[in-house]
Parts: sequence; C-alpha cells; structure tokens
Amino acid sequence: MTGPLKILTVFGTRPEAIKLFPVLHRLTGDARFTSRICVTGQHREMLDQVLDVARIEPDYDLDVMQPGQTPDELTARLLTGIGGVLDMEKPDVVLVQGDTTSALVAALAAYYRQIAVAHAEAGLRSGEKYRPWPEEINRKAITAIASLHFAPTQTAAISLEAESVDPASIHVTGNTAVDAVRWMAAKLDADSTLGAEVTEVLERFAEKRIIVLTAHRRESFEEGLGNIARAAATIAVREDVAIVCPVHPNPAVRPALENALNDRENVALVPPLGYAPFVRLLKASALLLTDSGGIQEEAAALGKPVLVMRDATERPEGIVAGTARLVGTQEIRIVSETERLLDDPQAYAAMANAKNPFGDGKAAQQICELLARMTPANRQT
Ligand SMILES: CC(=O)N[C@@H]1[C@@H](OP(=O)(O)OP(=O)(O)OC[C@H]2O[C@@H](n3ccc(=O)[nH]c3=O)[C@H](O)[C@@H]2O)O[C@H](CO)[C@@H](O)[C@@H]1O
Repeated sequence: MTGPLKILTVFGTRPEAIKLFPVLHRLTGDARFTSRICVTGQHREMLDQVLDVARIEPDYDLDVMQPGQTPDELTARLLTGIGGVLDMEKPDVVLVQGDTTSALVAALAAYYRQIAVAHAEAGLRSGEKYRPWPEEINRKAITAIASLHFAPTQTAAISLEAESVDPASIHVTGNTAVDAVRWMAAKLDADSTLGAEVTEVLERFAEKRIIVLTAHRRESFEEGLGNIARAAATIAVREDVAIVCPVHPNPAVRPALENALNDRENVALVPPLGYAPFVRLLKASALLLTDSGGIQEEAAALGKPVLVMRDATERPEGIVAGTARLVGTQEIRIVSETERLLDDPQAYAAMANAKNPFGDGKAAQQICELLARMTPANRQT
C-alpha cells in the first residue's frame, strides 16, 4: 500500500486558474490525493478574482511580480521560489497547465529534483517559434519535461506524437475550460445575484444584440489593435448592436481602444471582469470578437459564434468544427464577417449549433483518474 498521491499544482495567471479550478475541486475532495496549491501571482488581481469565485485557497503565494521586472528576473524569482516550495513539500507530482512562464519554471524546478510533471492542455502548437512569444517555446519545453500529457483534443495529441512523445503518456481528456464555464454557468443560473458587475450594462443594452470584444495579444499591439478598434467603431454605427469590451489592464491595450470607442453610445469599455460577470456577459451575448484562446473554447461550449481576430490560431479545432472563424486583424474583414453573422440567420445558426470540439465537460474527472493511476514507479519519471 502506498499513501495518497501528493500533488502540487502551480499556476500564476487568470487563464490557468480558470482551467485548473475544476481539477483542484476534485483533487481536494478525493482521498486518493493530497493536494497542495502554489500560486505565483504572475497576474495579481485577475488571478485573485478567480480564486475567490472558485473558492480556491492556495497554500503558497509567491507574489513574484515587481514593477518593471524583466523576463529574466521573473524567471529567476520563480525558479528559486518554486524550488523552495518543492523542497518543503516534496510532492510526488507537479501539475501545471498551458504555457506560462510560471508553468515552465515549475516544470523545470520539478525536473531538477526528478519529480514527475503532469501537463494539462498539452500539445497546443502554433508552429511559430516567436508567435506567441514566449508561450510557444514554454509549451514545447514543458512537453520535454512532463511524463503525463493531458491533450485537450485529438489534434493536440497528434502534435505531441509528431514530436516523438511516448504515445502511452498522452491522454485526450478534453479541455477543462469547458468544465469551468459549465460550472460557472450553472452557478449563475442558480444565483441571480452573482456577476452583478455587468447588471447595469446588460440592462442598458437589453434591446440590442450584444457583441463581446476582447483584444490583448502581444502580436496585435502594433497596428492590429488600432484596426480592431476601428472595426468595432464601424460596427457600432449599427443601432441594433451594442459592444461590450472588458479592457485588458496591459498599458499597450487601453489607448487604442479608448481613442476609437470612448464616446460611442452603444459601446461600453469596462474594466477586466471577474469570471462570474464575464460568463454572465457571454451568456447574454449574440457573438464574440476576440484574440483570446480560452474564450474560443468557452464560446464553443456556450454555443456562441466567435470571430478570432488573429492570422493563426493554435486552436484549429474550433475553425474545423465551425464554432469559430479566423478573420485576421484587418478592419474590412472584421466588419464584413461580423455583419454576415448579424444579418444572415443561417450563417449564424450554423456556427451557434456547430458541435463543440473542446470536450464534454468531463476533462477534470478524467485528469484525476489518470493522476490516480500514477504508481510509485512512474512517479519518478
Ligand atoms: C499568448 C497567449 O496565447 N496567451 C494565452 C493567454 O490565454 P487566453 O488568451 O485564454 O487569455 P485571456 O483572454 O486573458 O483569458 C481568457 C480567460 O479569462 C476569462 N476572462 C476574460 C475577460 C474578462 O474580463 N474576464 C475573464 O474572466 C475568460 O473567460 C477566459 O477563461 O494567456 C495565457 C496565460 O497568460 C496563456 O497560457 C495562453 O496561451
């Protein structure tokens, strides 16, 4: 007999917290595991909002962010901080998600101690070394270290196999984003006071078709954001729509959006929303314009068409399934694709009713079952 498997989950950003809380909920209530949680604080406020709504209480908070910190300094602080936690906790497995620097460094610190690493959302690839930077190489480096790879889709599993990852260590689980958004949507249905931060805006735009707009990717910072903002301004000329845009706190994002959209009556630029109000907004929306990754998965789970304002996506599954369309960052195309969805009910229905390719909401359950199968022998790999 061996004791419970001790799992240390390490994460630092809002998207990681959203995609990991369904797993953490299960690990906590399951006697087969001892669960420890270390947050790095790579996103501070946005991370805390998720921890709060999902009732996740970290055992360690490294609070690593410093003003003006370089990527080198961040990585160094993360490595010594996470290394210290590993030395204290001595977990059997370190669980990380996705592609952040927090995830990569946690994997590296585990590797230095020969502790097994399990990787959720493994196998996403853009195929371009610097797009997204540094996430594409973060993902690949985590793959090289991990001994269990939870691929969200078959496409991701194939990408891992193409990199000669042992097929026996790859498991297609679905994406935990689907579990998370369903959990949040059910909570919102049960409690109408949740997500009250968007009540005012939803009431103001009750007669209109709401378009949710988010844009924050580094690769769009130059002319892309200006184009996106101008496209939104053109769309907002229509009286039957309203655009609600939670503005990412990155200082490179706000000015472009404000310049083009500030004084529009049917546009609301709002601060970044907590997960509960954001999902409430998604549920009330007609369609989404975004360059986000996670929102493509959530939109598919909620049956909301999403136009992806990028030239490439590491989530081609949505495009193939028809839940998403890649529209680039040129103003003309963004406007024409949006108008097509607004004016052509068949085109709208085809996207809204397309089958969600990102999972069935049971990814967290599968991940926990796979973790439970880790034996003392393979914990050390
Ligand atoms: C460069 C790159 O590709 N980076 C990606 C990016 O992930 P992303 O594109 O999914 O990130 P976002 O769009 O920021 O977050 C989305 C989540 O946030 C929720 N949301 C959104 C607005 C709001 O007002 N309130 C909210 O609650 C929303 O429902 C959703 O779940 O960053 C990650 C780590 O930095 C990376 O790992 C990941 O590769």
